[in-house]
Amino acid sequence: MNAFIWKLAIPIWKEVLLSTLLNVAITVCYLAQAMCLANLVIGLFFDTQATSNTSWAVLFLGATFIRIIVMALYELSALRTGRITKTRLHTQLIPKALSLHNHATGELVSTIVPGVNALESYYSRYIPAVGGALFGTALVLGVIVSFDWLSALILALCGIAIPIVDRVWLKVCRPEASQLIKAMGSFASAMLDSLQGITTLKSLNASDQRRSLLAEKAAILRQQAMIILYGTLMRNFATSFIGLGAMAFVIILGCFRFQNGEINVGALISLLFLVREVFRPIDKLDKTFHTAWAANSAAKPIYELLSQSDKNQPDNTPTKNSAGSLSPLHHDIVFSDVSFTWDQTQNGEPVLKDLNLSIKENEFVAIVGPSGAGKSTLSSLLMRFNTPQEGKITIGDIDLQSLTEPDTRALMSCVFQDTWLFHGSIEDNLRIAAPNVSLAAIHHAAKQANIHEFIMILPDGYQTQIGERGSTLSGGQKQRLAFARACLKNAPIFILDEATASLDAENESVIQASLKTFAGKKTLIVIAHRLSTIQQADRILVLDKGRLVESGSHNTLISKGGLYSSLFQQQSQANRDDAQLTQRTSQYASTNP
Ligand SMILES: Nc1ncnc2c1ncn2[C@@H]1O[C@H](COP(=O)(O)OP(=O)(O)OP(=O)(O)O)[C@@H](O)[C@H]1O
Repeated sequence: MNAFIWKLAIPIWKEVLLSTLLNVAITVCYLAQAMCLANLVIGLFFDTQATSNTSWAVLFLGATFIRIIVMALYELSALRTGRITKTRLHTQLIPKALSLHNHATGELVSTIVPGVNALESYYSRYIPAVGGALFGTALVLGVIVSFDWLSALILALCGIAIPIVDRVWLKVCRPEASQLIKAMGSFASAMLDSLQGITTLKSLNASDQRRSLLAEKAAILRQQAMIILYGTLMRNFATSFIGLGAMAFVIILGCFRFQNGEINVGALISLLFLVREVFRPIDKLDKTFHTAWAANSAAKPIYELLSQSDKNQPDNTPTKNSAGSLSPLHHDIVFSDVSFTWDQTQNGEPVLKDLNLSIKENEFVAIVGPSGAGKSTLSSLLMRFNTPQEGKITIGDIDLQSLTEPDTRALMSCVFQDTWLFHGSIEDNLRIAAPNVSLAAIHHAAKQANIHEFIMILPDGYQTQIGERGSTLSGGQKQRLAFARACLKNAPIFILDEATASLDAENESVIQASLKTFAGKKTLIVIAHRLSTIQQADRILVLDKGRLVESGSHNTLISKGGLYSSLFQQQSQANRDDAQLTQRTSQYASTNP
């Protein structure tokens, strides 16, 4: 058992202990039944006192009745232990998983779902079975010792041999089981990735290529599964051989010893009835054994998942005021000497380097720069999806590390280029941002995003189901819904990261007009490639290779003739080329009808 399994068991020790005691009690009932039957048979054949036989028969029935009740109580207790375990683990794991941004979804799902199930069975079934096997078997052996020490000794040795076989099996198979879980995760992740990207695969004619990759991963999974299956079969064979062999041997030996007068008929009959009870708890342990290795194998990735998110995420303990929640008095944003490196990328090169910048409350700031300059990384640090390794970010003079993640995000409304819409109605998707707002507020936000009229002509209006990931909507419609959702959140800081990239000119100008209504009321941070869209910003911050290289209004930066100016010239030239091309195409179309 590894340390992580113990650590997780601490809060549920009472439930596990109760299940274990009830499991031992079941063995005690079986033992009582066997002893009553043995005495009844001895009485029937060798004792003439009918009253004593009736007493054994009544005791047998009583033990049976109690066993039925204890078994039901054990089931209830095991189910309760399992439910509590599952709830606790899900409560810890799901928020952690939701806070991760660099993990393959399939891998997360395949770590959490079977991992939690394995741990649930471990605490609710395996540990009680271990207790039952240790104490229950010892009890039965203790009774057998009282009339036949030799049989008890042989049975004890064989009983000990079974867990030894299990240990050996675990030692051999545990690394293989970890490989199996890894192979499952890798296959599930590739499968989910392929299903989610099926349109892209088809459009690139890359389905065959992907199929080969999936087949390769499935083959590795099959190979790992077969290794485990083979190992498990060998183990089952060895344990059955020891258990059944020991019972047969002790009974045959007992018969011969009775024949030779070494034991009496009472001992032989008792042995016949009790020998099975030695192995019953061990059999039960055997049946739950697979959960032991599954839990042992699952504990490591779950532990890594928990500790990885702890490592990447900031300490969530805020310094709270007397009201219990920390809230900045103003919303000036300051980056001081911020450096950030993404794991395993850029060969350890920081994406942001000693970045210093400040954004005043209610200022409209645009962040521009060449691709890969670190613009989106900057917004991800502000949103606390990631934490800078050096330097600090403050809002209203409060270090973001002192705020809880929900408190930080309550300050911001964000629209990203990639919009995620959930399966459900349009209204459901909008209400995610603000569950309790009125319908009028929802309509107002949709109007700000220029999507209200489109929604109203749909047959079910705001109740229209939009399919998985908004599959029934166009890219621009999804983007406008995302904008409406962000408006609805009504946070003091509004971040748009390439949010208007998939909008046509008309929709973009409506969104620009909406943004203008925020002027002086909200802090606006707009990350954009299309420089024509951010010219009205109060200030443009130009990033290059993770550093702030220029800052100023559009006109100031153009007259400066630096990086912004050359980016702007390049885009203006590209726009002119596009316009000429469009003009020539329409001329050609009109002369060649
Ligand atoms: N989640 C991530 N994991 C690892 N590396 C990342 C991640 N996101 C970005 N990077 C890397 O960080 C660098 C900066 O990326 P970022 O997205 O911040 O740039 P950007 O200026 O927004 O670029 P673009 O204008 O093309 O969107 C890039 O080299 C990119 O490869």
